[in-house]
Amino acid sequence: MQLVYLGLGSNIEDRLCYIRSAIQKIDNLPHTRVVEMAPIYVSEPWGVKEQTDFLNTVIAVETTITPEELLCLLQDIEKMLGRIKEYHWGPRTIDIDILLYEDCIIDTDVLVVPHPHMLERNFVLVPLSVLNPSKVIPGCREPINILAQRCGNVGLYEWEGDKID
Ligand SMILES: Nc1ncnc2c1ncn2[C@@H]1O[C@H](COP(=O)(O)OP(=O)(O)OP(=O)(O)O)[C@@H](O)[C@H]1O
Ligand SMILES: Nc1nc2c(c(=O)[nH]1)N=C(CO)CN2
Repeated sequence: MQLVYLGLGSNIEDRLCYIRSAIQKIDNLPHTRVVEMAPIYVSEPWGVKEQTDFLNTVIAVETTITPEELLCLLQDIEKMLGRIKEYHWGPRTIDIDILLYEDCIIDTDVLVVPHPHMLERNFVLVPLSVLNPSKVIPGCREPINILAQRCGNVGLYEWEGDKID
C-alpha cells in the first residue's frame, strides 16, 4: 500500500457537494481507500483573483494504483463531476491534485510530484499539516508544520458549515 495525499478544491456551487462526491468516488476506486480527511477551509482565490472563494481540503489515501494510473482515474472523476477547463487557475467544480505519493519524486510531461505549487499554497499546507505535521516533503528540509506556519493563514479560515460524516 502506498500513502498518497490529495488536494481537493471547488469554487462553483454546490462546493461542499462536489468535495463530498469526489471523496466518495475516490474511496470507491479499485484498491484504494480514503483513510483521513483534514478540515475543510474557505480560501481566497490564489493565482487568478477575480473568482469566487474556494473550499479546499486534503485527504490521505492508501492505494496500490500507480501514480500515472491514479492521475487518469482522478481526471475521470473530475470529468464526471462536470469539470470544464475554462482557463488556467480559473473556476472549477472540482480540482483534484496529487500532492504527495509516498516520498516519490516524479517529473514527467503529465505528472509532477510533489505538486509544483504546493509550497506556495496555504490552502494545501495548512490542511496537510493537520494530517501529518512532522512529514518532510521530498526536497524540503523542514517539516510541513513549519512550512504551514511560515505560509500563514491570510485569506484562509475553517469552514463552519455542514460537516462531512
Ligand atoms: N501532481 C499533479 N496533480 C494533478 N495534475 C497534475 C500534477 N502534475 C501535473 N499535472 C498535470 O497538470 C495538468 C493541468 O492540471 P489542472 O488543469 O488541474 O491545472 P490547474 O488546476 O489549473 O493548476 P494547478 O495544477 O496549479 O492546481 C493536468 O492535465 C495534469 O496532467
Ligand atoms: N484558494 C484557491 N485558489 C486556487 C485553487 C484552489 O484550490 N484554492 N486552485 C487553483 C487551480 O488549481 C487556482 N487557485
